[in-house]
Amino acid sequence: MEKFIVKGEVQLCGSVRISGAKNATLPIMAATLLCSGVSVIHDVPFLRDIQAMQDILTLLGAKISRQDHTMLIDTTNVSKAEIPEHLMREMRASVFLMGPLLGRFRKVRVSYPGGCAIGPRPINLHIKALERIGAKVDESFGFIDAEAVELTGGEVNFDFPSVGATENAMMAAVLAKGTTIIRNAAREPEIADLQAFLNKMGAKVSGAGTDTIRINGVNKLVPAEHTVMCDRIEAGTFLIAGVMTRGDIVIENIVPEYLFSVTDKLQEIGAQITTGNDFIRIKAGELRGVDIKTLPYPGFPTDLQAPMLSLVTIAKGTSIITETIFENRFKHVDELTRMGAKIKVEGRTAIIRGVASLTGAIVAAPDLRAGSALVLAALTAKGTTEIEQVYHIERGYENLEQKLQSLGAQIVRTG
Ligand SMILES: CC(=O)N[C@H]1[C@@H](OP(=O)(O)OP(=O)(O)OC[C@H]2O[C@@H](n3ccc(=O)[nH]c3=O)[C@H](O)[C@@H]2O)O[C@H](CO)[C@@H](O)[C@@H]1O
Ligand SMILES: C=C(OP(=O)(O)O)C(=O)O
Repeated sequence: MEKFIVKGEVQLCGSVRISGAKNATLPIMAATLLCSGVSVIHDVPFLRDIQAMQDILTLLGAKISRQDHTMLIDTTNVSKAEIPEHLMREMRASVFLMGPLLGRFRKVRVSYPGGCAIGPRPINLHIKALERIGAKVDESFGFIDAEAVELTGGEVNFDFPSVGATENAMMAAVLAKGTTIIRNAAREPEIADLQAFLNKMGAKVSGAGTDTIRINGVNKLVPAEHTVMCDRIEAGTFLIAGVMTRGDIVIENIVPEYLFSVTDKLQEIGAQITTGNDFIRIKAGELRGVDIKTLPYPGFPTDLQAPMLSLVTIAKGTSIITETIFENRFKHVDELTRMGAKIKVEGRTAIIRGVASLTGAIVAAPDLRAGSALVLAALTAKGTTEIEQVYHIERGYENLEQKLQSLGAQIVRTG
């Protein structure tokens, strides 16, 4: 099995281009199913999750080709609306296919999605949304069947602003008759990117980025061309790496506004930050502990909780990190403890007592972001760290080791 070998005590310097966002590309790929024809998507990252979505669309009958980071998806021959269990299990985003398949074929059969094992990940809000726009949903024997003679606009009020359920509801509603209003919608930038793509297809969606989204159903959609937004989670990971190694790095191809909650905390920790239209430069010296609570956007993102926790293990004083989005997202703690970190977990809160330095060890990436947190810890640790199970990291970081190498990291892949 492949692993990373990382020699620590480096200082990252230089600039790195941020890739297109996994979490924007996946729903946009799903949305191409809403019509027949060839959609063109630019800046699609090379990631395991993207490949998994590509495999599902291909099985449904789509023809997909790639020219570097541009993906062409021809949905002309898509005729199936049923996804086998083994492909559903590959990732969480497989659930996004329910909305568009229901929209186009008025019926869909799936099983429960997989994704990072970060606590229970129910899909009740997705189902509620589909029901509110007229679908009859049946859950039995591990399958979910949704169908509708006609989809009709409706009121969807979420108890929690779920990212995936908001996206699914938008995709199901664009071809429904009448108007759908989604209240307490998630406000993540990826939702605005999906809205932009849907509108290029001829949909009438407004309000994405706020907590109320309005969708006026249309009869027909057409294929579209779109460049996906930058990956704010990859960007945040590099910023944290820059601070953690007391380096001086510039991340390019980024909208600084998407990262306010992160750069704000990094400044509190002791980083100096300069921003331009599409770049952020970060430098750091002495690091101080901070308290962080993960929240839906525009709050601090849960996907950067693990890298940030890694950072505060070497910040002076005590830090408290509270994870409010997922129930079991502290799997990196045991591995960081092997590297000398001092962390106590009480329920959804981690209390971290900063140490002067971490030490290299053999560790394993328990999931995607916990994996990147270990890579960051390894960059600063004394000695060499071996990180096993790197396939988790490949789900969400394009060419991580090459990008880090270009900033001066000593990281190689073996096995
Ligand atoms: C592919 C993708 O875009 N993944 C992102 C998406 O995941 P995902 O869309 O799965 O995340 P959600 O926003 O739906 O989940 C947030 C919370 O809502 C709960 N919930 C969700 C749906 C539901 O039907 N019922 C329910 O109770 C979840 O268990 C969780 O506690 O947003 C998360 C929160 O920013 C990110 O960590 C993931 O990287
Ligand atoms: C949790 C994540 O992804 P997913 O929702 O696809 O499991 C993530 O990107 O950190």
